[in-house]
Amino acid sequence: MEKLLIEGGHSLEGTVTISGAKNSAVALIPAAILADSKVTIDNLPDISDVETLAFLLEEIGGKTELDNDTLVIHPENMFSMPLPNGRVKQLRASYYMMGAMLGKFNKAVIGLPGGCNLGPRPIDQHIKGFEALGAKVTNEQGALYLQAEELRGARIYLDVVSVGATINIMLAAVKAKGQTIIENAAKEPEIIDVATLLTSMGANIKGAGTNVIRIEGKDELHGCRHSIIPDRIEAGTYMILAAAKGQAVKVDNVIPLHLESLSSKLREMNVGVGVSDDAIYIESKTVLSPVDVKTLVYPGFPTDLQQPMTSLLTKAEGSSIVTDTIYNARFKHIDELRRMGASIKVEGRSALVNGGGRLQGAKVRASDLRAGAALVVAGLMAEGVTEITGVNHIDRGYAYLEDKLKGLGANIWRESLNPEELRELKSS
Ligand SMILES: CC(=O)N[C@H]1[C@@H](OP(=O)(O)OP(=O)(O)OC[C@H]2O[C@@H](n3ccc(=O)[nH]c3=O)[C@H](O)[C@@H]2O)O[C@H](CO)[C@@H](O)[C@@H]1O
Ligand SMILES: C=C(OP(=O)(O)O)C(=O)O
Repeated sequence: MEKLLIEGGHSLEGTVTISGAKNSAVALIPAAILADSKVTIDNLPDISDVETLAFLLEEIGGKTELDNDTLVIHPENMFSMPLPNGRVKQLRASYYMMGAMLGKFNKAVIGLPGGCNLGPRPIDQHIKGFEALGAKVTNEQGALYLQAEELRGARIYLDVVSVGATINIMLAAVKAKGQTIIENAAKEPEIIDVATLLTSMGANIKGAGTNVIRIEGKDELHGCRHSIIPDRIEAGTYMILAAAKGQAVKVDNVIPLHLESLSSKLREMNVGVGVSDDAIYIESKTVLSPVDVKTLVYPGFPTDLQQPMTSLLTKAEGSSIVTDTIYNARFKHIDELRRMGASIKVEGRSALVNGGGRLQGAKVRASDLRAGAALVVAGLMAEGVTEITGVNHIDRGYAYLEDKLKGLGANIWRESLNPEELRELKSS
């Protein structure tokens, strides 16, 4: 196991190139199961979630070839093998194996997913969708058993706007008989990306990116080639890092429209934000203004940027309120930020950040992916060295983190944990 070390205080300058979107990649890889011939996915991020999913496809008889940022998937010999536990627990998106395997084989046995621990993350809306399509779903010893004689299109109203349920129902429905309508669907850009891949495979999907998605089932889906959209959360994290410590930073290979909620918040804070077709330019200012932030479904402020944004707000001159309406317990980073000297109080779904103080380097632990990103932001701002454990969480979502940050002038490196640190981590 490793830890990340960051010597704070260095200014960031230059260009950082954003990788393909994690939350697209992790749905596109299972989606390839539905094809009857080779699927090639380009612009894949080099993150552990991608490796885990490629491993799961191999478990069910697929062949995968990963070459730099391109993954070739051969689904011809796949079969419906139970995937009870193990790797499926290492990530959230293993739940997409349910929709994809159900859609292809009419049956699947998959352990309940893992992913960031952000409080309860039920999948009742996924199950509601699978059942509406005709599947029988039972939960036995932590694994879901899904089985259908035949999947039939249905009208499904999501009680909660859910990215995962929207995509999972799309995956199960593209080969079902007849029409499926998903109402109150999520509208995140990654949903459009998945619909684009499925459409290239021959699926008939209308309305992805709006709150009503219509799918006409097709008997066969064929192979295709697809390039993943840029990761708006990785891009947003670098925008926040640049606002914290940047002089002039170009965040390259992005879709600026996907980042409007963050860009406008940063402008409110007095950060300079410029935009071109596929890049965002950040120019930080010495004095940042406090702002209130409320996370919402897309196109609102993304919950996945709430934690790094909270770190940035410790630098603003005054009080900011950060409210997470998607995950009300997504505040595990706050205790760690306090260790670094931040003054933050959590009340219910909100964190009150009293900004303006200086952060100090400390030994801290990333409890989840974006908590890790928040600690990297804080470490770059702090005086002295910050040591971050729980790096496995960060590796789920940030490709070439150290290289990208070093390229901007940060002093960041990795070390193995010593035996005492390993013991401490295991007992905590
Ligand atoms: C792999 C992936 O794409 N992960 C993203 C996805 O997670 P994920 O797909 O898990 O998130 P959802 O959009 O489903 O969750 C949104 C809210 O709905 C609730 N809910 C969800 C499903 C359900 O069946 N029942 C239910 O009550 C959740 O607890 C949460 O409060 O969207 C989240 C919200 O943008 C992001 O933080 C995650 O990065
Ligand atoms: C919560 C996240 O990921 P996951 O849903 O994969 O746990 C995230 O990307 O911030």
